[in-house]
Amino acid sequence: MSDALLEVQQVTKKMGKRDLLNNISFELERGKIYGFIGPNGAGKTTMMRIMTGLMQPTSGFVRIASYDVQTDREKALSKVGAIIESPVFFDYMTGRQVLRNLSRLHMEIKSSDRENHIEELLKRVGLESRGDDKVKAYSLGMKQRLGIAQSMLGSPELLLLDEPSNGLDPMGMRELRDIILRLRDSANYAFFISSHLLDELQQMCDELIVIKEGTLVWKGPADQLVEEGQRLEDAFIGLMGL
Ligand SMILES: Nc1ncnc2c1ncn2[C@@H]1O[C@H](COP(=O)(O)OP(=O)(O)OP(=O)(O)O)[C@@H](O)[C@H]1O
Repeated sequence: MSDALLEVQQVTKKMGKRDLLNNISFELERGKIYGFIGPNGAGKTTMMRIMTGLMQPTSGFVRIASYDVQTDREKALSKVGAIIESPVFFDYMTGRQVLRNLSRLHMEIKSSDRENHIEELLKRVGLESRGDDKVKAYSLGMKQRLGIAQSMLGSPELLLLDEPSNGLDPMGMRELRDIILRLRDSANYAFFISSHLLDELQQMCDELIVIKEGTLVWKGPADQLVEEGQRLEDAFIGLMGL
């Protein structure tokens, strides 16, 4: 049996006559940051929806910590936090209240541990001094970081982030990147990040998974795809055959 944290095996998704995903397989390990890239419409969001049980594959399977996402959904998903669409918050609440409310959906968090857990999450995303401010006073970068804290409720081991840096200014991007790198190094989290911001991904990814028109075209260590001194953007465009 594989000891991968997440295993995608021969996943195909058909919609009518179209193959949105075609026989995709890859594995994710703990403590690594994976960049998931591909042109618009390549199937990235579809793949992430299947990985989080929001959509069923036509064939193939996804296992998380060896639990099948379709048949052992609850156990499988307890290991994963995800932001697939931008996080939506009630912005009249404080960051702490948002996390407190959402934490009640996590049966595995004991009520006696709840406040400590929330405090720890606020610290991990650098919001400890702003936890009692209303979300409407947050910058976009702070909202994104609150989204990361939300996805870490219940202590998952893998975070799936769809376009987390979109719309952030350079400062916000750097803050988010530093938090992701710190979480990988200090807590052995794995990250699976879909983004078109290739310069940003290049600065944090250990591994890359590239798809095009629903087909896997490359997977492996980032430094095997991108030569020393090369930009990921150029390697990517080369892979696309452009
Ligand atoms: N529910 C659906 N029904 C039919 N086609 C769909 C559905 N969802 C997605 N598609 C199609 O599947 C393809 C892959 O879409 P997907 O959103 O997964 O791509 P993506 O790689 O995330 O794109 P982007 O980078 O633009 O976000 C697209 O051609 C899209 O039009």
